Amino acid sequence: SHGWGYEPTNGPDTWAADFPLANGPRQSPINIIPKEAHYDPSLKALKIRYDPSNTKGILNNGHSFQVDFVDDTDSSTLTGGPISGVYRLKQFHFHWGGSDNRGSEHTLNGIKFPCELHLVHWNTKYPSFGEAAEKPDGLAVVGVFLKIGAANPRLQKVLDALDAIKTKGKQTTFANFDPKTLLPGSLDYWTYEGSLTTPPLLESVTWIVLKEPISISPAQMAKFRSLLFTGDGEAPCYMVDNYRPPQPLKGRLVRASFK
Ligand SMILES: CN[C@@H]1CN(c2cccc(OC)c2)S(=O)(=O)c2sc(S(N)(=O)=O)cc21
Ligand SMILES: [Zn+2]
Repeated sequence: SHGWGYEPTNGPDTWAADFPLANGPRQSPINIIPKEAHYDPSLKALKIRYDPSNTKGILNNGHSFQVDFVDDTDSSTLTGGPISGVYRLKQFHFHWGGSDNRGSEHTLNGIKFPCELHLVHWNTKYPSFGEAAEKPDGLAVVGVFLKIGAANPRLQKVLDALDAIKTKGKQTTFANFDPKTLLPGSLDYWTYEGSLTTPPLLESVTWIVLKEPISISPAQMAKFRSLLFTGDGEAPCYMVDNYRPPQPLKGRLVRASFK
């Protein structure tokens, strides 16, 4: 089991050995305690503009699955909110549990959701994603909680593509998807300075976690859980519990865009 993952032998508690940032001052995710968040009236509204024609493909990367976007122009961007400048959408992916009582990375008053969506953006003041990922203001990730409820029709196109990317390394064409359809009605958010929640755990992420969850049905959750961490020809291991638990706040402020 070489390489980092989410099993006992290579999971979050082992990452510090190869990625010392794991014990850094601004690690993610965190437990969000709404009563301890500070309402900041100077926070702007999020401005999210995505162009579905930028959708490039869908990939099982062995840790999650991600939908990648063409990011060579400012056609799918995040602006406003706690960030300054223009951040381009690179990809979105999810984290989920082996059962409905766990799976999210951020928690609310210690409560885990069954799933969490991450939309990854990079600051165009830097020449590339890779460069931005190394800078303290390089990335902005919008996090959306998913809670068990009615089937979410907005997820169906993504779910229908999963049969083609069951194993690690598989990718398939995926076009004309508007990730804006995955967002809840309210764009109220909490924000704090954090990191990637996977190795290399770079402390370059402005986190923007939406207050309102979106729904996912048990059958749709089962579809996520049918993916494999493992590649073709390897002993199959279901892709579940691909989440890092909350990390120490270490004095950081969590701000709220709403009262
Ligand atoms: C495997 N890690 C994901 C893929 N990426 C990645 C790949 C290579 C290098 C790299 O950093 C230089 C990042 S990524 O930046 O798109 C992100 S963001 C993110 S999360 N959970 O914090 O939102 C997980 C991943
Ligand atoms: Zn993530």
